[in-house]
Amino acid sequence: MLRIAVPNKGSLAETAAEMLAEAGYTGRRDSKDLHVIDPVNEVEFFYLRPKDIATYVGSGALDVGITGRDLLLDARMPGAREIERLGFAGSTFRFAAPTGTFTDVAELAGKRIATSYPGLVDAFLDERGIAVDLVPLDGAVESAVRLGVADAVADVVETGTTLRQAGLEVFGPEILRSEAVLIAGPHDADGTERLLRRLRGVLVARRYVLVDYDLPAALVDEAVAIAGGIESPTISPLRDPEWVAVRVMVPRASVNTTMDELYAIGARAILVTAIHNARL
Ligand SMILES: Nc1ncnc2c1ncn2[C@@H]1O[C@H](COP(=O)(O)OP(=O)(O)OP(=O)(O)O)[C@@H](O)[C@H]1O
Ligand SMILES: O=P(O)(O)OC[C@H]1O[C@H](OP(=O)(O)OP(=O)(O)O)[C@H](O)[C@@H]1O
Ligand SMILES: [Mg+2]
Repeated sequence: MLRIAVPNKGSLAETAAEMLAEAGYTGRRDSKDLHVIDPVNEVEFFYLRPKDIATYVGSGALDVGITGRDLLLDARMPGAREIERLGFAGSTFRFAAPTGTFTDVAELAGKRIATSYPGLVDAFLDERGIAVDLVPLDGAVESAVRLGVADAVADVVETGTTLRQAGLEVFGPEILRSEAVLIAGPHDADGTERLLRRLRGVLVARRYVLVDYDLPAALVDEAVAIAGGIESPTISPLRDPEWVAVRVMVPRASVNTTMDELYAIGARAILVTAIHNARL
C-alpha cells in the first residue's frame, strides 16, 4: 500500500481531495477521519496538518504527500522533494510593511519580522547575510505590525487584499512562488508512478479541452501553427475531399482566442468538449 499524506484542513484540503477523487481514489467521508484505506487502489490516506506533511514524508514515515511548496521549504526536511506541480493554491511569498517604510531587504537587519514560515524566511535572509529578529506566529500575520509585535511581515500573498486591508505594501524581491505540489520521501515507493500518472491525467483534464473543427485541407499547416496540440492534431478525411476534420487539445484558458483565430483562417463547425480524464 502506498501511504499518502493529504491536507486535513486549510486552503489546500478541498482541492486536494477533489483531485484524488477525480483520480479514482476513495477518500474520507467525514472531515474528522484521520486515516482511510482504499484497498481497491492499494493506497492509504493519512489526513494531516499541511504544515506537518513534509515532516512525515521527509522522514520516510509516509511515502508521498500533497502540500504547498512554501510549506515544503519551510520544513527544511532534506529527505522530502517536490515531484509534481499540482496547479492550484498558487501564491507568492513576500515581505511587507507599512507603505513607505522599507524599500530593500537589507534594511531589515536588526528588525522584527513576523511570519508563520520561519524556516523559509530564515533560509532566505541567511543566504543574504541579513540577521533579523524573527517573530513566529500561527496566522493572521498581517496584524502583527499594527499590533506592535513586528516591524514587517513575511507571508503568503495571493490577491494582496489582506495586505491592503492591514495597510501594508510588499517590498523587496519575491521570496518564492508557491503552489500545491506532490512531494516524495527519501525512498522511491511502489505505486508512486501510478499515483503520479493518475494525477497528471486529472491535471490534463482540468487544463485542456478538446476542440473539433472542419477545415479546408489546404489550410492544415496554418491551423496547426495556431493550435498544435500536446503531440500532434488528429486529421480525419471528410466526405468532401477538399475538407478535413481536425481534433486537437487546447489549453482551456486560451480556448476562445484559439477559436477566434481558427475561425479567421476558415475553420468552421468548431466544437469544444470537456475532457473528464486522460492518460498521456
Ligand atoms: N490565499 C491563498 N491563496 C493561495 N494559496 C494559499 C492562500 N493561503 C494559503 N495558501 C497556501 O496554503 C498552504 C497553507 O495551508 P494551511 O492550511 O497551512 O494554511 P491556511 O490555508 O492559511 O489555513 P489556516 O486556516 O489553518 O491558516 C500554503 O501552501 C499556502 O501557500
Ligand atoms: O493575498 P490574499 O488574497 O489576501 O491572500 C493571502 C492571505 O490568505 C491566507 O490567509 P488565511 O485566510 O489562510 O489566514 P491565516 O493568515 O490565518 O493563515 C494567507 O496567510 C494570507 O494572509
Ligand atoms: Mg493561512
